[in-house]
Amino acid sequence: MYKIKLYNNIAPIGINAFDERYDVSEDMENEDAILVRSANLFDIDYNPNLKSIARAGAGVNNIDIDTCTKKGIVVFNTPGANSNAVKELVFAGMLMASRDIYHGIEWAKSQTNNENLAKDMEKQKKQYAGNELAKKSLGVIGCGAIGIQVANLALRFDMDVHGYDPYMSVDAAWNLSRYVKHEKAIEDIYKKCDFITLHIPQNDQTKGIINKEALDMMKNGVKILNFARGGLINEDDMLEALDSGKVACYITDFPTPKLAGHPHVIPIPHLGASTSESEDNCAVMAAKETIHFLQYGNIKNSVNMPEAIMDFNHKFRICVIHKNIPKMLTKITDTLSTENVNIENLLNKSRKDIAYTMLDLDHEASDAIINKIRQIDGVTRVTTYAGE
Ligand SMILES: NC(=O)C1=CN([C@@H]2O[C@H](COP(=O)(O)OP(=O)(O)OC[C@H]3O[C@@H](n4cnc5c(N)ncnc54)[C@H](O)[C@@H]3O)[C@@H](O)[C@H]2O)C=CC1
Ligand SMILES: O=C(O)CCC(=O)C(=O)O
Repeated sequence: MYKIKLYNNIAPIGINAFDERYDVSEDMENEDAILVRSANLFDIDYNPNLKSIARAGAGVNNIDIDTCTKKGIVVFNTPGANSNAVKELVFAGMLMASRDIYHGIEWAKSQTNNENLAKDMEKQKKQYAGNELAKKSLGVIGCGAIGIQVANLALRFDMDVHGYDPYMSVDAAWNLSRYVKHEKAIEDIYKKCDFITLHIPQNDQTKGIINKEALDMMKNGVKILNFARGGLINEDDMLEALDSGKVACYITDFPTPKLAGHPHVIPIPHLGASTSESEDNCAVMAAKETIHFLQYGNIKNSVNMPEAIMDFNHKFRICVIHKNIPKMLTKITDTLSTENVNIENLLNKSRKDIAYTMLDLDHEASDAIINKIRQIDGVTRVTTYAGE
């Protein structure tokens, strides 16, 4: 029986993907795998049996990736599974930033006892007049699953769209409209755009990227949307820019006590991915990644291990996570050859310092030989799988 521990609400359709071979619960101990959304996993005790963590979502800054990699724990996320939900909310945010719908609604809701509402609102509405999105410039920082969708849709709103992403994959580039202007320097986004929207991960390189230096380069009255992560913004610098009017509006899915109450902040309580469609997509993808890994050792959509997928139609499989250094394959296969085991299929993939080797055998290898592989210098983890 595989044991799955849940953190956060994982959509039932994902949990139902686990069949009778799985025990799934929030109180699980000695779990083989974790399914999580935004819960902070930095302080968990890693039980030695833990093999994978699947983030039902995109951002993995709630998971200690370095520790997982050192321990041979495969971390997955669900690329693109919630991008449509975020894109739609970004446009809600952009519309709220350009038309003062937010304060207009607040006023209208306070008028329940006003018999003259029809007349009064015609006087009041000038307070909430705004601008159209058409012809305004939008800078998209990070053209991945979400950024691409935001950029492409903005063109349909007749916006002048600029994209910045020095690490964009070729696959992603195919999906981005050729009418999006390619900016090679982030400073050009800062200088040229009326709206700037962030769609990058939070990591050591991007933490506090929107700071005083960046804000000073921006147009007066710029509107900034942050549906990526709170830590991308230097809070004090943003507060100063909001007070001075440099930033006319900050729309954030990650409000903090310091910024939430500011009159020019539209705070949203991390609702970007909170649609039933996106929760279902993420849960199903996370569950499938976990199942394919626990049952067959296949790795797809990992953020710390190479992609490695091999059909499993032999008697026995050994998967080895090891350092990406010379002679590892020789040492593993030499060890197996001492028992006269035939390797029917082999896949070796690497990602930075880590490598993953899958070996399909014509018969089961003994515990003694598996333990010998475990003892090879540079081997982090060895997992065995019996053919079905
Ligand atoms: N508000 C919410 O509920 C949600 C928030 N997110 C956040 O949005 C982020 C982006 O999500 P996706 O688009 O799905 O991820 P993604 O991985 O598809 O795209 C991220 C893009 O950012 C680019 N990038 C990385 N560092 C960069 C840098 N320094 N400058 C410019 N570009 C850079 C990458 O090359 C990649 O194309 C996630 O990491 C997560 O933090 C994601 C989903 C839901
Ligand atoms: O699970 C959620 O609601 C949060 C989604 C998110 O922030 C992400 O996918 O990065």
